[in-house]
Amino acid sequence: MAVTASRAFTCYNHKLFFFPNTSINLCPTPIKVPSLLLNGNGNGNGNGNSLFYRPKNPIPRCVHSAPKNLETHSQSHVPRRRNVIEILEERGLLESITSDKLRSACSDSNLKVYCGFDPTAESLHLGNLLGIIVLSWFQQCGHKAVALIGGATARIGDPSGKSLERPELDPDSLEKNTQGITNTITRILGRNTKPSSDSFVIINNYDWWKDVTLLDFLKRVGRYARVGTMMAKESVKKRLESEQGMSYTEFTYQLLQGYDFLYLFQKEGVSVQIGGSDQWGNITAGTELIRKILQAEGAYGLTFSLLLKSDGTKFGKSEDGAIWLSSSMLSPYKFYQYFFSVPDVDVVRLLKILTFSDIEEINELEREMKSPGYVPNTAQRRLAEEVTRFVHGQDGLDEALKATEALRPGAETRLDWQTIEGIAKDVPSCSLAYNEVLNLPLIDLSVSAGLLESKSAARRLLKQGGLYLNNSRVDSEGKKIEAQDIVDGKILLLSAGKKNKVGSCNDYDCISLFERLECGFMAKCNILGGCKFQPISFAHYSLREA
Ligand SMILES: Nc1ncnc2c1ncn2[C@@H]1O[C@H](COP(=O)(O)OP(=O)(O)OP(=O)(O)O)[C@@H](O)[C@H]1O
Ligand SMILES: N[C@@H](Cc1ccc(O)cc1)C(=O)O
Repeated sequence: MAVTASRAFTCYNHKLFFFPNTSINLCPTPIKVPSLLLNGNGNGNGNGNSLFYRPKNPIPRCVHSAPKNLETHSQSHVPRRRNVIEILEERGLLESITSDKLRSACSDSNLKVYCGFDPTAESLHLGNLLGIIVLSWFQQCGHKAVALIGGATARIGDPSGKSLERPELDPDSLEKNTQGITNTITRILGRNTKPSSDSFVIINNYDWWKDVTLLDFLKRVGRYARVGTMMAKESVKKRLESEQGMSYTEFTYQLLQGYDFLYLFQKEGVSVQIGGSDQWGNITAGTELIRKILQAEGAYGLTFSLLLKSDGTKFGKSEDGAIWLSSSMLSPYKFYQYFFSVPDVDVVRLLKILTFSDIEEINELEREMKSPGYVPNTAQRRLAEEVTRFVHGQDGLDEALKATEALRPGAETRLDWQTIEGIAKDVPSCSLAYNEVLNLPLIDLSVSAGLLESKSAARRLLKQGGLYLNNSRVDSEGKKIEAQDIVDGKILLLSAGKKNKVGSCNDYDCISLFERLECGFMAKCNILGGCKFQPISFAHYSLREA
């Protein structure tokens, strides 16, 4: 058979891509892509052997409002599903696609789309949330979402965007991380999916890699991979320029991810892979292998821009102060506070990227922000509520709102032990012997607990009306701690608020909690600093022994 291998070029978002000319049929008989069967019994292929599973107890759908912009109405008033690519573009969630044909593929059929996450930490983080959100948009437009846990690839370590080789992970950590990430994805995507629906699955690439031998790999994959093409990938070029260079193991990473795509395309009918822009090289490694090995068309890649911090570095897990999605690593309260504190210049962009709110509503909010009657932080509140609800559910949002109110200097809410206990790990807290606290002048306590640097600073703040005990402003310099100040006989809350600056980061910057401990030893104190999209940093210091 004669094959003409001419190529067409297309330019998208300032990137030049190639894709094979559609008129060329490289394959004598069209490759039939088997469909991903997800039937009622939860077995992907009906014989109980599928790689795919559905959570046994799907999490109930949350009250998160259904996006209004999913359906458009034609003149005959028959609702038409919106193309997911248009939605992603409109919201700033699309950086590149491998071919423009993905647009028509998305409107013509129900696709299966996957995003991979290497289990290199116990929890996913804010950067990873973008992949979940894009998967979710695909789901909402009628496609199927596949979340891949890189149980095999995490053993190798993706060099993309990394200046150093990642440390090797031991099997126990991998197992723990896989469990943590699976729980988070199940929780978030499950909540967003109808209980009866099978529109998302979670798989682990270790399931197919564990049995592949080196000889198999070299024969089945290596033979088709051109070293020149591999070397030209950004992730490789950068590392080769670095002092440390790159190991052969890391160099093969792109082929592992490439083969994953081929495997899923061939065995499960997954035709789209999505990822952050750092994944472009790995994703195209997959589309290239599919074209070469299977001689098939119809596999697409899509990337979105990386979410960056104000210092230009990406939100990631390796960097300090990650915004974790797991509530055991970052409480819903702190998660909420983070979004509540984003600056005005970022809030609209983040509403578009991180929420499913109607785009018109967001544009309206943007207009309101510029008008005189705008109540400061309305947009931030909306952002914080929507993202917290998406990630932690309505319960998590309620917990965050309760804690926010309880910790607001000047708040009228009566403090109770349970609420404070719920947030104790989120604000600087320490334990002191009951007798040490009772009758101690408030000024002295503010210093010995590390709330303020010196007694004079404490006096100054008090005079300015910024020193609070259990959310009530203290005016008297001679104030001593009395028994009734210790809430439920267990705890008290000290805050250095800046003149009731409601909702500012200072609300949680300077709060100390004191817990009575019979033995009277001092615990560690965490001071939370940083906001406004700066990395959150934790300064630890120990208090003296009682
Ligand atoms: N800041 C970010 N913005 C957008 N997407 C991101 C961001 N960080 C990671 N991702 C995406 O999340 C997916 C999984 O990334 P993965 O967890 O393996 O690496 P990582 O979090 O970048 O790790 P590390 O922080 O160790 O570099 C990829 O598609 C990646 O592009
Ligand atoms: N390489 C991706 C994770 C991944 C792993 C395997 C895949 O098939 C896809 C994606 C990352 O580090 O972010």
